[in-house]
Amino acid sequence: MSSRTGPEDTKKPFVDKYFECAENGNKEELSFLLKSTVNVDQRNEKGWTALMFAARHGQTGVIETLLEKGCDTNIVNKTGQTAQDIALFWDQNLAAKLIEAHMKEENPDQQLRNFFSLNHLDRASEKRKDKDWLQAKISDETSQFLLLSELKPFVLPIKDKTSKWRYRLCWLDHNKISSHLTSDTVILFLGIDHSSSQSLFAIDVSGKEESKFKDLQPEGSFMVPFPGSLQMEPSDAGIFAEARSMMDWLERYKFCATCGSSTDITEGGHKRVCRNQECKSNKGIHNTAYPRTDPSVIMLVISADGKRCLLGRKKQFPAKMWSCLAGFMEPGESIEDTVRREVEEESGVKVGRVDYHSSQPWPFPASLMLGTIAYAKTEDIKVDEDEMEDAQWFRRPEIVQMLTHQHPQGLYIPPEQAIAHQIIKSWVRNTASSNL
Ligand SMILES: NC(=O)C1=CN([C@@H]2O[C@H](COP(=O)(O)OP(=O)(O)OC[C@H]3O[C@@H](n4cnc5c(N)ncnc54)[C@H](O)[C@@H]3O)[C@@H](O)[C@H]2O)C=CC1
Ligand SMILES: [Mg+2]
Ligand SMILES: [Mg+2]
Ligand SMILES: [Mg+2]
Ligand SMILES: [Zn+2]
Repeated sequence: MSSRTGPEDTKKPFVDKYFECAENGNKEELSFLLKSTVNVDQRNEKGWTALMFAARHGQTGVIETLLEKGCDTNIVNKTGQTAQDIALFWDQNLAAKLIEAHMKEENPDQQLRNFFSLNHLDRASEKRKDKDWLQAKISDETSQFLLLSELKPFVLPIKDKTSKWRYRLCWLDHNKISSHLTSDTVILFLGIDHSSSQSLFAIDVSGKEESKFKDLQPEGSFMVPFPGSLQMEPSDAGIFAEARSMMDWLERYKFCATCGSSTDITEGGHKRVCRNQECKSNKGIHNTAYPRTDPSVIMLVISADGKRCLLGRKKQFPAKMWSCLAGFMEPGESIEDTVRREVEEESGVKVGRVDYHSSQPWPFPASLMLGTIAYAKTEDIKVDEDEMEDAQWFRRPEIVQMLTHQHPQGLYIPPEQAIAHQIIKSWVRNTASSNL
């Protein structure tokens, strides 16, 4: 009955057509479908995207169009292959080269760039000590300001229905915000955007009526950062991470950790100085005057036979979500030893070799996640019931189901914005041809 037809059903013929166009090289119709109905990274039941179909059939024109539309070249299908893997497998060398060139252009260092780690600003730390320069930039008409109220960033909605992101940061110029600046407003210098030659700042407007700021930008709103920031345009996520972690520190460390006196903000918000001239923190360099970061490890533990990986559920996780084990580093501890200690504490499994994967700032409030792959020496699991609800070994095919939201019991792993997802995806990719 037509009344039972949901939006997904009505979309299906368009999606089928979209994949057909990718396969046959029908660029015009594909572009039309992208404008009107389908999402560029739409997948079929096998996890294939249009880019994969185009790669399989060497449709270079379509590949160019999809790349221009911002398709994600990192997506893996249910057998763990990317579009580039598919192109190489089917000897579509021109297609593979095109995709590779695009990936290099997007990321010249060929390094995995996790969500919250994409920050293109030049932090220009040498300018922070130059009070005159900072003052001139604060009143410069080209400078741009991000408002934060109780650590919530002022954002604009993304209206493009085909975008998978929902928010972007709302930047306001000096004229708009000058009436909100008082002598005690916390102003943080974020850095310089060399593409526009603008200096970027964040200002704290906590305690002011949030609705007042609608006058500055009627479509703007203060976004609750978690999970909202995971839906933020990725190129804004790193700037948000810097702004939120820094504002959080500025707000929490008003008093000197050494003597308890009040502190003053200096260096564009990147240092707090104790007002007590006699304080030890004013003699020599003291880390209490500088912003804090809490390093944490996060690890995918692989079984000794290489066929399974260890995932856990913290008590606070949403039902059915499983993730990598993680834990805070302790002072004087190496990354490798933190991984070994946390895995043993949380699961009872003993770990040998530890390889670094990638890192991710996690601005809640100021963690730095150090992602690793760890190799188990033992198998028996004994869960730390204080922290964890459960920990289990999973075979690769089940992990692929969890990665692609096809698990029969609905189990899943964190979304692509989380480093846990990227580490798990790397393992799936790197074992794609090993028949596990
Ligand atoms: N467990 C996971 O799957 C994931 C964890 N994370 C993040 O990893 C970080 C560490 O993971 P957890 O498993 O929570 O650590 P954890 O395994 O070390 O246990 C958390 C406990 O460590 C203690 N702790 C020690 N240093 C701390 C500090 N600087 N800040 C807060 N608590 C501290 C507290 O008692 C806290 O309850 C957190 O920021 C978390 O948000 C991020 C993604 C996934
Ligand atoms: Mg933990
Ligand atoms: Mg722990
Ligand atoms: Mg711990
Ligand atoms: Zn002090």
